[in-house]
Amino acid sequence: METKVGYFASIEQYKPMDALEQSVRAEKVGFDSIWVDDHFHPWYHSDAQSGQAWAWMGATLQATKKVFVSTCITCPILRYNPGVVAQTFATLRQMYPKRVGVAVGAGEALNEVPVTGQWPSVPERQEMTIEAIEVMRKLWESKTPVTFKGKYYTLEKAFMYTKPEDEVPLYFSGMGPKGAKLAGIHGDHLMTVSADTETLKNVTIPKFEEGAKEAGKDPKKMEKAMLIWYSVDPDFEKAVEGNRFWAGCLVPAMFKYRVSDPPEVELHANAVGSEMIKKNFLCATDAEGLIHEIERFKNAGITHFCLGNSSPNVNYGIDIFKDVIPAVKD
Ligand SMILES: C[C@H](OP(=O)(O)OC[C@@H](O)[C@@H](O)[C@@H](O)CN1c2cc(O)ccc2Cc2c1[nH]c(=O)[nH]c2=O)C(=O)N[C@@H](CCC(=O)N[C@@H](CCC(=O)O)C(=O)O)C(=O)O
Ligand SMILES: CCCCCC(=O)CC
Repeated sequence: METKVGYFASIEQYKPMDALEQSVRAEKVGFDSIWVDDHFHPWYHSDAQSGQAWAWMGATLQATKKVFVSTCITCPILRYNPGVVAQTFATLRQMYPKRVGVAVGAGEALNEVPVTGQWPSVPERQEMTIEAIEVMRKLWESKTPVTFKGKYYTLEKAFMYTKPEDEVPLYFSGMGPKGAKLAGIHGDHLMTVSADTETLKNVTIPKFEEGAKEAGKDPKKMEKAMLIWYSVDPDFEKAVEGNRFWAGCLVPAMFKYRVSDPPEVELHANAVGSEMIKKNFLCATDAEGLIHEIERFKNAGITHFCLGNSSPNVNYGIDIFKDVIPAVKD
């Protein structure tokens, strides 16, 4: 499968219009895709943003010419109703044929707790995600009104009038082994996030492939996409610190407990050692360094990179990919 290089334009790290301008620049440099975080609260507090992803996607699809655009990722189970998620992405894909995707996953307390007060266990949220996908696909596929009574969601003679020519490709996020297997069973493609290469090679991707095979799909035809942050600067330590905004994601407690307060996440993020940042994110001083880092993850089985730019000089962090993209494409 060909390697794809995508740009993750964060609207919690940057103002929405700045992220849009980065995306226009990234398309000109040759990135294959644009990915956007779908958040209510951000992963950091100081100087953070939290734009609404779907509103941003509409503007970015219009401002770019041909690049594929998807969320990375949308949680379709609590603050969003899955029927409305299905409608949003069907509308965007009808307006911009072949250019729109959606990635889904079981959510984060940061986004669901502040506006719903709810935070079910991981297994329950995974079960809800699977049922949400069932609802979305019924609405996308059905030629007649749908009535459905599930454990979590109900459809009552619901019909989607605005449909794209073909179905919206659905990336399913799996971070743990069970999540990865569910991604293989229920997703069109895998989405995962910064992990060490051993875990990707020995757990995440095999579990995803196992799930896909069980569901009668050919995993070779399915993308293995991963969100990973990078920071490039001639001063290596400056590059490492550039990734600090996302260090809260490296603290497992952020996923296990009901943490929804960005100042609290920031405290944890600031306590993460620079060695952890170097190990889990891409830190480089030049194009060669980035190529080396991307190759490491290609060898672990990643086929589609969603690269979050945390470089101190953001435009330099985009333009350097003129040299990186041709080198990492097969
Ligand atoms: C927590 C793990 O669950 P999993 O289903 O594998 O992954 C969850 C993630 O997909 C979501 O949190 C996702 O919403 C996060 N996310 C995101 C993910 C991604 O891959 C790329 C980009 C993004 C950006 C983004 C996200 N979310 C948003 O809302 N918005 C965004 O923009 C996990 O570890 N699962 C394990 C099982 C864990 C478990 O059940 N633990 C139990 C205890 C188990 C025991 O005692 O043995 C517990 O914690 O209670 C697994 O194997 O699946
Ligand atoms: C371990 C990181 C999970 C995803 C974090 C996130 O929401 C990034 C936008």
